[in-house]
Amino acid sequence: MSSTPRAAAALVYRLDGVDAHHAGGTRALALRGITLHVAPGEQLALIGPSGAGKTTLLATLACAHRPEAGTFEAFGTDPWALAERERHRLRARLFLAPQTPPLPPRQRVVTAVLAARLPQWNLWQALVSLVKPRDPEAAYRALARFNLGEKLYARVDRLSGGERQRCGLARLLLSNAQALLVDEPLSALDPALSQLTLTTLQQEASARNAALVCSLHQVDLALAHFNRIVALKDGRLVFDLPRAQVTQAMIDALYLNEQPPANAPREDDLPAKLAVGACL
Ligand SMILES: Nc1ncnc2c1ncn2[C@@H]1O[C@H](COP(=O)(O)OP(=O)(O)OP(=O)(O)O)[C@@H](O)[C@H]1O
Repeated sequence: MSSTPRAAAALVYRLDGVDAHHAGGTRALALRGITLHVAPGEQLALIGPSGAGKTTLLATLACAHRPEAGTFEAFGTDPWALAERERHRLRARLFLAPQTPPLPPRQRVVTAVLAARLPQWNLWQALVSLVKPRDPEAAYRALARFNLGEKLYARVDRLSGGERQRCGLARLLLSNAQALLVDEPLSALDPALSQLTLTTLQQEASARNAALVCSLHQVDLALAHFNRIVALKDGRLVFDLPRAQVTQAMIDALYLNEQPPANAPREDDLPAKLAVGACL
């Protein structure tokens, strides 16, 4: 049940039978036989239980590590056949927004967001921007789209988890990337911000005709926002279908065995000391 084959030259990604390890480098494969074709402007949600391989797939798409087997092409090229310098150039066309963005804690938000422009600047411009941000208005506009404009000059280590996450996504808006790879962008957000965040990401991807691949634990939001749903489990692609063809039975099967067992203690059965998180 793989995606419909599309003309190779037009694809942002072509994966055929890709095996890959997790970036952490264990010997076990985290992805097995993944076939996935993504065209410019396509928006797809990656769903699947914890440990399914969603993060590994996003890292593979970001060319963060080399697949073990299969065919992998980004923008019609095998990145791993390129010289390091060319691969670096190719990576500037991709943007990976990890679940926890690696933002320097003592930096101001404006500087952290503008860092997305580094690939577009020469060394001198980059150094000057560290002292005097080059285009704070652009950083403000990007933050404002995630309802975070007032944090422009806050320090990164004073942001809440959800604010840090949106700060990382504001960087994405300042990149020139044609492939937007977003890992669980809603994990620290309330429902209203979750809607705003998904809508903003999708509007941005549409505006630049970029591919958007977004992993989500919120299946209801994935189905509400995305036309194409790609499901992973145990490192394998379970289905890759238009939303209209995804049934509740498929979702239930995907998350089968992910529910607590029927005989698991109920919360009100637990001793009080466990309920307050005390160590035994
Ligand atoms: N740091 C790590 N080093 C080695 N293996 C890891 C590491 N983190 C996760 N793995 C393993 O790699 C496999 C895929 O994990 P991955 O993080 O890609 O899944 P995921 O679907 O993104 O999970 P989650 O929804 O919990 O974030 C799992 O078997 C997991 O145990």
